[in-house]
This record gives sequence, C-alpha cells and structure tokens, in this order.
Amino acid sequence: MAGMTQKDLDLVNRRMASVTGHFTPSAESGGISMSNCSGRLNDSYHRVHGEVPGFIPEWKQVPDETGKPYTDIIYEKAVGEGIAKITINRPERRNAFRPHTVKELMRAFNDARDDTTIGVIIFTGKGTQAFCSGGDQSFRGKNGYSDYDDFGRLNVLDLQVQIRRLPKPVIAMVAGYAVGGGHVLHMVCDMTIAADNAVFGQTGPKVGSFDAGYGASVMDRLIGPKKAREMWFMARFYTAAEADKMGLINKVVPLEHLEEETIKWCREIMRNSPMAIRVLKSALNAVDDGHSGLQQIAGDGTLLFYGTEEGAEGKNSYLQHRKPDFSKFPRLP
Ligand SMILES: CC(C)(COP(=O)(O)OP(=O)(O)OC[C@H]1O[C@@H](n2cnc3c(N)ncnc32)[C@H](O)[C@@H]1OP(=O)(O)O)[C@@H](O)C(=O)NCCC(=O)NCCSC(=O)CCC(=O)c1ccccc1C(=O)O
Repeated sequence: MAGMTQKDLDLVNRRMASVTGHFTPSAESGGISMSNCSGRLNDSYHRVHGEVPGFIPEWKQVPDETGKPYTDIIYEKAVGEGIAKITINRPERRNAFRPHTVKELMRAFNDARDDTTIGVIIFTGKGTQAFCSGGDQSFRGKNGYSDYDDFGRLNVLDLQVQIRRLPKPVIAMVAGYAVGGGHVLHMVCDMTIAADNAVFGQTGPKVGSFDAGYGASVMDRLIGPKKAREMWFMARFYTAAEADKMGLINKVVPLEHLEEETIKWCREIMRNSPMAIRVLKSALNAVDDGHSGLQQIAGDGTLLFYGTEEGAEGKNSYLQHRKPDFSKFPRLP
C-alpha cells in the first residue's frame, strides 16, 4: 500500500465493488456504508443483493432448550439472515445482571454458537436507557452474586470467556449506559455500535469492585495504558462521541438508527467467508489470550486439516487396519 493515498484506496475498493457489489469506504473517507451511498454503485449493489436499505429483519423468538421462555433475556434469530440477537431483559434494573441472567445468556450464546446457520450475534439490552449496568448490587454478597442458590459466584467471568472464544463475531449494540460489569461485556465483544445517547464507564472503585481480568487487559489494548488508568482510577463516565474518539467503540449513530446500522454491519459480515472470519477472530485474540488463544487458533488448524485428503488418509488407514500412505502429499515449502 506504500505511496497509496486515501483516494487511491477508495478507488480500488470501488473497483472491487463493481465485481462483488460490495463497497466499504474507509473511515477516513467518511466511513459511509454501501447502503447510504447514492447513485449507480448503490443501485447495482441492491440489484445484486436484493436488499432494501434500512430494512429491519423479521425476528423470531427462541425459547430455552426445554421449550420454556427465558425470564431475564430475550433470544431471537432473524429469519433467513444468519443473525442472532441476545437481549438482557431487566430494563427496570438498567439491565443489571444477576447469576440467573448470566446463566441464560450463556445458554443462548451456546445455542448461537452451535447453530450453523448463525454467522453473527448481536448482544444488547432491552430499552433505550441501558445496555447493561453490571452486576445487580442487590444480589451481591461476600463471595460474589447469589440469587436462587445460597452461594455467591462471579459467573459473568465465564460469559466473558465464552464471548471471546465464540468463533463468530459478537457485536455489542449499545443504547444508554454500558457501565461496570456491563462495560466489560461490551469490551469483550468483537465490535460495538453505539447510539448517541450511550454512556460508557467503570464504576468499580466507587462501589467496591473491580475487574482485574479482561476488564483491565482488554481495555488497555483498546484505549491504551494511560486512558485505561484514567477510566479505572477515576471511574468517570464518557459520552459515545468520547468513546469513539478513544477507540473504545466502532461507530456512533442516532438512537433511532441503532438497530438498522447494526444490522447493516451484520449483513456485511454475513457476505464474507465464515472460515476466514473464524480464523481471524482467533488470530486477533491469540497473543493476548496466551495458551487459551493458541489453543483456539490451533483448533481452527485441526478443523481445517480434518477436511483434507491428507487428514482423511490418517483416519482411513487406521479404520482399514493398514499403514497410512502419506507419500502422495507434498511437503510444501
Ligand atoms: C446505570 C446508572 C448510571 C443509571 O442511572 P439512572 O438512569 O439514573 O437510573 P437509576 O435510577 O440509578 O436506576 C434505575 C433502577 O435500576 C437500579 N439499578 C441500576 N443499576 C443497578 C445495578 N447495577 N444493580 C442493582 N440495581 C441497579 C437502581 O437501583 C434503580 O432501582 P430503583 O428501585 O428504582 O431505585 C445507575 O443506575 C448506576 O450507577 N448503577 C450502578 C452501576 C454499578 O455500579 N454497577 C455495578 C458495578 S460492579 C460490577 O458490575 C461487578 C460485576 C462483576 O460481576 C464482576 C466482579 C468481579 C470481576 C469481574 C466482574 C465483571 O463484571 O466482569
């Protein structure tokens, strides 16, 4: 790309679009997505994809695995789109989570992971006042949060790991407050689209809590060591515009366009190779996640290898009680 100007880059992208019907302008050129471009390119794009700009999909609610409705969350899939949406449904508590909420979230994320028709997951909160305000303080005890059981737990940490390792992109769709443990949840998502009323921040040092795990390390990666210290030590709140400037989120849109914009991003991802996205997510987390990150990307390697003739020869020879013949497979440079 040496010597290439932004204009050149956009020209290349436009040429690609004439082949793929898909143009993603750079952030520097305004970051306008295909469906709000005007003119010939827009028309040809919609001819190819048959997409109506601004169209919100038909959501179908999914019950839990026993067929009962969830109580603390809403789990939906967009008919024929490959998009799942998981919503924390405790708006009267600003979508604070209790252990039961987290258990339901984990079951829904698990289902979205295992459903091979799902390629991207939206994670959000009910209503416009909050994405999530963290752990429900009224359930907080001496050893974590407890609701139906007598013992406390911090099971949101398991949810964070689950989102991080889920081999499909998870997009946080944030309206209102994303604070405390709710802020950590948006940070562990792959991308964040925020409404212009969104507010971001950590409250831990004010309410006697802290997340010294992903809450600290992922934040440090996202906004850098100085800003991360500011955010944690001062426990200030930041507007969506400030969060955007810090690199904490991907895009800010007017509240009324939040879902429409998020769906656009999902559809754009859905047009791309699922395996490429899977491996890229593993790769982008690998260094930070240490052995676990290595295991994730190595697992992707094994998964791909199983699909090759060379991999199958090993299995077949074992099942056929013969010596494997790997002689025909090249030892690639
Ligand atoms: C979010 C607010 C700034 C919103 O303010 P506002 O719009 O004025 O609404 P309120 O009137 O304050 O709230 C309405 C209603 O909701 C109740 N509520 C809101 N948030 C919570 C909450 N987190 N817990 C319980 N209840 C909540 C509020 O009391 C009101 O109820 P009423 O009955 O009407 O009075 C503001 O609400 C606010 O600041 N909320 C608290 C934010 C907060 O401090 N959250 C907890 C941070 S600590 C945490 O999340 C730890 C989580 C954790 O599990 C963890 C632990 C260790 C390691 C890692 C983690 C991890 O999360 O990863």
